[in-house]
Amino acid sequence: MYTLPRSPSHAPCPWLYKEATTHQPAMVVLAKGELAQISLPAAHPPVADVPTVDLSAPAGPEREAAARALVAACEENGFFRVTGHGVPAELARAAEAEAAAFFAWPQEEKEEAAPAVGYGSKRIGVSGDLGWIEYLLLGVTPGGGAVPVTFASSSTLPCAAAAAVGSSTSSTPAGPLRGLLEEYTVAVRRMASAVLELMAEGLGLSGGALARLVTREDSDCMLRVNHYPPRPAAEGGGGAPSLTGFGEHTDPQIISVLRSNGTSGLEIALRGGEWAAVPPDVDAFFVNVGDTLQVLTNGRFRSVRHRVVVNSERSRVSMIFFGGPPLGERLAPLPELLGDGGRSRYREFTWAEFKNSGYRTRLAEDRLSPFEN
Ligand SMILES: O=C(O)CCC(=O)C(=O)O
Ligand SMILES: [Fe+2]
Repeated sequence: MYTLPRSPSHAPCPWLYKEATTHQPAMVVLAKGELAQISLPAAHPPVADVPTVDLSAPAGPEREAAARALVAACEENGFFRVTGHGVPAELARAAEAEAAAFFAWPQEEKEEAAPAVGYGSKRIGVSGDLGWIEYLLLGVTPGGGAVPVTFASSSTLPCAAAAAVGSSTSSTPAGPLRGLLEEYTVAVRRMASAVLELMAEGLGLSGGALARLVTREDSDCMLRVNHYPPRPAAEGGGGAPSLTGFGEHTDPQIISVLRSNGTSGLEIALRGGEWAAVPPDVDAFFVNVGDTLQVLTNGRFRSVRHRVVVNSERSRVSMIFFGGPPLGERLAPLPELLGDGGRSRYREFTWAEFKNSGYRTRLAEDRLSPFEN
């Protein structure tokens, strides 16, 4: 266990044990053409009506109702809010504050630290997707630790790189941020497992196989911390444009568990394709159904398309845990969920195969279609 720093903003800089000496505004450096590429027409999507699932509902009718609400939410939009989650608020806040302190480093120092911390900015994946974003990307090791995922070894979408899983943490100096993110990851992984247990109950699946997919020693999980700086002022006055923070996509894993500070920006695509804004909630977590869960449920659950639009004068910091299965895990619709006709909509594949297949795709592409029967 790691102790929380008394004052995160005055703790030594994470990993590298040095204090940032100069203070520049945190920024994402984009060329003019790149800025034009990520500009979005002003839009004000309606606010999403996000269902809430109380993970602490007591066994009996209340828990059964929570399981039903969870399944209904996964079928409808593939997205819900979790309360009663058991992750200590002070741990989440301290991890977030420590990450924000790192993002406030001068740009050159962050670039220098990039290989040690899994830092990247503006480029998401290897296929040219850009965003008004900087991030830390950490693979979760079998021992529960977190190791940086370098850009070159990460896949197009946030998947833990194979190289990160099981690799040693000894080459990267430890520090307060690293320790806090590890502790946070342990707590959120536990919650992801509890969500999957409740889901299995709602689906009438026996045993803990679904939850075990993300809790095994060799499960391919990861943590991503995203920072979206405030949108830049418009040149020459006038209204500032909205920018793409994280372009539209679905998450490839089983589930993603997201927490963010109080800044808006996350949008989900509803069943009919229209975008809806997710109101921020610092006390709750949001769960996305990922592509793999859509496959396991034979398309009954919907892998939710989502994006982040930057149109605020405030920074957004979000921390997302991605629960993925072991690399060699064979994935196919669960026999219990094949439905009346018994027809499987997807052919069997391994998680490693799926990741490799998605590696060079653009963020917005449908990565499941090559696996449809
Ligand atoms: O930063 C966010 O709020 C969401 C980002 C996201 O969808 C992702 O990292 O997969
Ligand atoms: Fe995502």
